[in-house]
Order: sequence, then structure tokens, then C-alpha cells
Amino acid sequence: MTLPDTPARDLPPPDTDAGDGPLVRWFWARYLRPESGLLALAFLIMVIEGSTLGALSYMLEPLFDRVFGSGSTGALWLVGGAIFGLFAVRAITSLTSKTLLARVSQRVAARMQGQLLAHLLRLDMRFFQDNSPGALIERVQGDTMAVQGIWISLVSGIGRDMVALIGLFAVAVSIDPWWTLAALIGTPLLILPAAVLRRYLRRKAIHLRNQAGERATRLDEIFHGIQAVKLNRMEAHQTARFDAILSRIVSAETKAAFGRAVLPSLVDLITGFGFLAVLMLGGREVAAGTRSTGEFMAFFSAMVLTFQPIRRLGDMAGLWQIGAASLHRIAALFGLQPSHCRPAVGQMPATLPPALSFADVHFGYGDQPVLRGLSFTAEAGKLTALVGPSGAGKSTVFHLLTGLSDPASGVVAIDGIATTDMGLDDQRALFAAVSQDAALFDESLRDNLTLGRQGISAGQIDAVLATAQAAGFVGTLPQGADTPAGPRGSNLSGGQRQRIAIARALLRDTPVLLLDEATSALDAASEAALATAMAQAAQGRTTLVIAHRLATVRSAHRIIVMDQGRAVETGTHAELLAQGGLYANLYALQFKDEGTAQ
Ligand SMILES: Nc1ncnc2c1ncn2[C@@H]1O[C@H](COP(=O)(O)OP(=O)(O)OP(=O)(O)O)[C@@H](O)[C@H]1O
Repeated sequence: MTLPDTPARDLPPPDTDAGDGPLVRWFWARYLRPESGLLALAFLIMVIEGSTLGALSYMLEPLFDRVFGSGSTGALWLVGGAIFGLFAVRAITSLTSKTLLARVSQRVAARMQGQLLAHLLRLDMRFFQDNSPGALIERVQGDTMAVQGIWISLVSGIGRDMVALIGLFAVAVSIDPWWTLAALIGTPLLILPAAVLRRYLRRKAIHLRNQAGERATRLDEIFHGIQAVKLNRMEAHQTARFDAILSRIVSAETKAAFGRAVLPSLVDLITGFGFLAVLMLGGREVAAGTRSTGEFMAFFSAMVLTFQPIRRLGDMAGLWQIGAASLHRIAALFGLQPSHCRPAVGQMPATLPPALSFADVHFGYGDQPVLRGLSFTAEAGKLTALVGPSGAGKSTVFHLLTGLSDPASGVVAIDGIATTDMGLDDQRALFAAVSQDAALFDESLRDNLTLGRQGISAGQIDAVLATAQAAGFVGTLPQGADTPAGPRGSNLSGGQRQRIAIARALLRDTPVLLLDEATSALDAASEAALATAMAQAAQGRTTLVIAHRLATVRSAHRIIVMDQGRAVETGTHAELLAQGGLYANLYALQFKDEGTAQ
């Protein structure tokens, strides 16, 4: 079933420093209000459930005074039947309210998680570089679940326990207001500890969530880098680091549990005082015969029955601090906005395939400058190569072209239109990129090729597999193109992954093709065969290729040589060799290496 759309979907998150009030209003308007029908029903049922407790203790008075006191067994069936009826009502209401609340809470958590992911996916690459996947997974999963736990307790606390308390107190007051006052004698003692605990628990809860994020990060890094862990015999080291995080979590959990348990324990103490006071006051009156045993028993049972609801409400104060810490973290994430300033309706290139150009582009990651006045043009429909030493900024060029980042100054233009004047979606639709890591998803090869697009024929898939020189090995796999790629494509070799990634890029059939070391894992023969096929495929597209093996880009229409964030040489292979500059040096070095290797 699809979730109903939230009317207040775009409600901005509150300033998370502004306290809990705005946060609660935001959570209500954005997540709970759409469920208000079901919530009201659950609340009503819980009110009925809660009021049965008062009724139950009320029934004890006729039981003691009319049945036991007068010895009339005739009323036994009546009182017994009424008490059984109350328990039956409790059974039904408890079942229904729990099921209803579970449904609402699952829907709320699902909506929160879905919206959080959609929001995070809009954020800059920088955000994902600064925040580890583990910590983000923990926020999307762990924090939303923590919030879910708290509001269920709040709703059921108010619905069931508050109503039960009101009912029980009404019974108590109706029997004797002075006894009731005596029962409440220790309550003021709760005020100061509650205020101190509030801050203590909030601090512990935030610490705990951060530690949970670290735990998830560590696990993610270990399983991601399992090969490096094993080859470098890091098992003991990684286990020790993980153990250190776990022991911090154990300590934080214990402290948080202590903080949570303090209030209910104080409630126990105060109830003890209350019992003592009532016994001293009421017990004497019953012994003296001024009050009946039935009255005392009804009052006493009302007090006993308040015990659990009061404890639960005491626990809720602590629970709120824990849930609120997560709610703050979630709202803070929703408050982040992408730094891209793109127009609502962007410009589109008139001519496809487009020319690509950089004009005096500066860009850096944080304080570290990477591109320092880069200028070059890749002609429309031609193959241009970017070469140069490692760290020169070649991959960064692809990031700017595809809008993963925007230039700090200067202009990156596609068909003469500055990328910052284009819609981000429109910009990305122009490119198919194969990056160095050739990332595949844990789906079948076919799904990895189509990426969820419908209407792609088997013939089209066969054609791109053939061009990418992948048809051969895919044909030998037991399930062909339906073979699972494994987590991050781990069922395939590096070279096979690269060929699938190239086939995927070809299938997207975009006007621009970006290849970043796309064939680095292939053997020389496969690479040469692929180069020929790709030259065919590149017809009618603007192709930008990053390559370290200069031999693979000799036939490029133009080669841009980059060094330290600038284009230091430009020309064809022959022209650059003739210049005798950086390119000629790099080429000579590689030629020597290859010559020596042979
Ligand atoms: N996410 C990042 N955060 C910080 N610095 C980065 C980031 N990505 C790249 N850099 C830095 O930017 C510089 C250029 O990186 P880039 O990947 O563009 O170089 P490259 O020329 O493609 O290198 P290679 O040939 O080794 O792939 C490097 O010094 C690198 O350390």
C-alpha cells in the first residue's frame, strides 16, 4: 500500500536550538497529523482501556461491603460478572490499540525514512564525503526508530495511563480526599531530580547516537574493505577498534539506563511514603470503625493500580529526552540544503552533441585548491583526452561537468551554456560516465545495465554488451545477463566490472560520454579491441577520456595535458610529442617502461 502524501511535506524543519516545542509541532504537522484519524481511534480505545482500571477498583467496594460484609452471595455473580466484563474490555481494547498504534508507527517511520533518503540524495557530494555511509545509515534507520519508540509511548502514556490515573484518582477522591492528599505526600520531591535528569539524559542520548553512528561506520568500513582487512591481517586491530566503540556504547547505555531508571525509582519511594501515610490515617479510621473495610480496600486497590501507570509516566520523561535527541538530529538533517544554486527552469543546449568548455575555472575541496584557472575546450562530437600526473585534477573535471560540484569561479559550459544556468537533472541527463571504480549494484547484470528503465529490448542489451567486449564472458555465466553481480559487483573481476559499466554507459545513449580510466583493469588485447569498438560507439557523441596509459589515447582528436589544476599543453599526439614538453616526457617514460617490460 502506498503511503498517503503528507500535505505539510515541505514544512521547513525548526531551528534545532530553539528547544523542544517547535520540534514537537514540526513532527506533529509533518508526520502525525496525516495519521490523525487512526491516532484518534487508537487514543479513544486507550481511553476506554485506561478507564477500566478505575472501574475495577470501584468494584471492590461493593464486593467487600455488600458481598463479604453482608454475607449476601446473591450479588456475587453480579459483581463477579462486572469484574470479568471489565477484564474482557481490557483484553479487546489493548489488542486493538496496540495493533493500531503499531500500524501508525510503522507508516510514520516509513514516511520519515523515505523522505530523509530523498532529502539526503539531493545534498552535495561534499556532504557524502564528510559523512560516512555508516553514520548516515544510522541516522536514517537508528534515529527514526528511536523517534518511533518515543511517540508511541507518549501517545499510549497520555491515552491509557493518564486516563487510568484520572479515573483512579476520581475513585480515591470520592472515597476520601484526605486519604488522597496523604497518598500524594511525597510528590514534590520529584520536581528537582526531574529537571536535573532531563539534561543528563539528553546529553547521554546524543552521545549514544553518535557512538551508534561510529559503530555503523566501523562495520561499514570493515565489510567494505574486507579484502584489505584480510590481506593486511588487520582482523585483530579492527576487532580491537570495534571493541573500544562497543565498550563506550555499553558505558553510555548503562548511564542512560541509570538516568531513565532514577525517576521510576523515585516514584516507588514516593508511593511507599503515600502507602504509609494512608495506612496511618485510614487504617486507624477503619480500626476505629468510622470507615468500612470495603472503602479502605477500594482506596488501597486504587493506589496499587496507580503504581504501574505512574511508573510508566515517570519513565516517559526519560524516554522523551532520548527520542528528542534523535528528533533533533533528524530535523538538523532536513535543515541542510544543497549548495547548488540552480534556476527553477534551466537553459538547455541547442546543439547535440554539445561542445564542453572550461574558462579560467577555479575549484577546491575545502581549503585545498585543485583546479587553478583551468581552460580548455572539448569539441562537439569529437574524442578529447585528459592526461597528466596523478592528482592533477582530471577526475574533478568530470565532477564539475556532471554537476557533482560547481566551480568556485570561472565558467564550465556545455554548448556555450554555463552549467550553473542549467537544471541539474537536465545537465546530468546529457552525460553517461564510467568512473574509476566502475560501481555496480547488488542486482542482476541486466538490472545493472538498465538501471530501472523500462522498455529496453534484449537486442539492445546484447548490442551494448558486444560493443563493450562483454558479450563473451556474460555468455559463459550460468544465468547470462541475469547473473547476480554480487555486493558492489563482487562476483565479477575488475575488468569485467569495467566492461559492464561501459555497456551501461552506452545503453544510456547520451550525447556525451565520460570515461575515467574506464579500461585500466583490462589486459592489453581486450583494451585494444575495446578501443576499436568504442571508436565506433563514440561516433555522434562528444567523448572525454581520462587515461594514464597514453598509448590508449594516441588517436584522440585533441589531448589536454593537465598539471596542478591547469591545462599546460594541448594538441594531437604528434603535436604534443613534437613540443617535447610534459606529454612527451610522460610518453617517453611509459614507452621506456613498456619497452623494458617486454
Ligand atoms: N573529495 C575530496 N576531498 C578532498 N580532496 C579531494 C577530494 N577528491 C579529490 N581531492 C584532491 O583533489 C586533487 C585532484 O583529484 P582528482 O581525483 O581530480 O585527480 P586526478 O588527476 O583525477 O588523479 P588520478 O589520476 O590519480 O585519478 C587531489 O590532490 C585529491 O587529493
